[in-house]
Amino acid sequence: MVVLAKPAALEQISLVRSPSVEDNFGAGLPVVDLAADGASPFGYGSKRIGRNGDMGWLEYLLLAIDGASLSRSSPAPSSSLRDAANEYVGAMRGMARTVLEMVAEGLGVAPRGALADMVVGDGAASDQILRLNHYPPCPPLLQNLMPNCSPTGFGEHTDPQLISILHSNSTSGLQVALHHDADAGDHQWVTVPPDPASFLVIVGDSLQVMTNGRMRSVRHRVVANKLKSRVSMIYFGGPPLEQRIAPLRQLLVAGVGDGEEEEQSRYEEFTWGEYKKAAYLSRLGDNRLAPFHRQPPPVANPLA
Ligand SMILES: O=C(O)CCC(=O)C(=O)O
Ligand SMILES: [Fe+2]
Repeated sequence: MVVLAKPAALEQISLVRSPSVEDNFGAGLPVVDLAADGASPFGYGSKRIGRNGDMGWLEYLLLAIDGASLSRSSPAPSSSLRDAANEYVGAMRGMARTVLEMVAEGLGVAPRGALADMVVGDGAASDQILRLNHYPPCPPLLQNLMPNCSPTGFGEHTDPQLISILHSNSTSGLQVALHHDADAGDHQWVTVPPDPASFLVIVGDSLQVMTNGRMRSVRHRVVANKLKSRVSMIYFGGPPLEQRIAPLRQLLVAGVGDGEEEEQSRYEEFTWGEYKKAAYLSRLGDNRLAPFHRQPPPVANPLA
């Protein structure tokens, strides 16, 4: 996870300047019917996260992006929010390109656009989402009185895409797990200081695989604030559904001399579409990459 200072140009963007999107929640939007099989996940949702019983103390708008702007079929509460979201999406696409190009460059992968083009390439039918979350305060006194008012704003999880870019108001709540060992379950949670002057870049599961584990997707969660509302906006950058998710070839062969073995992939191959489908069927906190981890090769028996 990396924190980026807000580039001056972004200060003019209306959603960034006044993230008081609370007013827009709920009004006039179709409510996501998570119970219906095959129903669109886009629209307004409250408390239920995903289809498999996860609950959080929040309401949200999940908006589909098609190319460089909100998908025409994606509901938006008002035309002004649609315009503001489109402006925001344009800025996030630019930031996603910059960050993914820097990642490729830092790893010695050419061309620089190898990762960025999957998400924001011209004409790429990539899978992008904009999510606006609103966490009302949850005072301890109410915790047992109001249904679902609980310290869990958004349960722990990793983001499945390549990259997520998060912006929030000045209310704390986001925490990340340090030294995460999914199997041991021994997380040490650290609060991310809220800073409306920054963007937070979160590495997703797909980027972990594409870098063969050099970058790790970070487990994170939101704890509801006792006194203040938290508003966050997250741009999720995923590749086209048919994109093969596997370590970049150049990383596996980098530095391998004649006769030397190249680095092995740590993961079974899958497409983004397959991973997304598996993610929809899982619980929020599941280690979704676990089924795709390759077993380490058996150690040769010296006595054989
Ligand atoms: O609202 C936040 O601060 C984080 C939410 C989150 O992790 C997500 O929507 O994937
Ligand atoms: Fe997340």
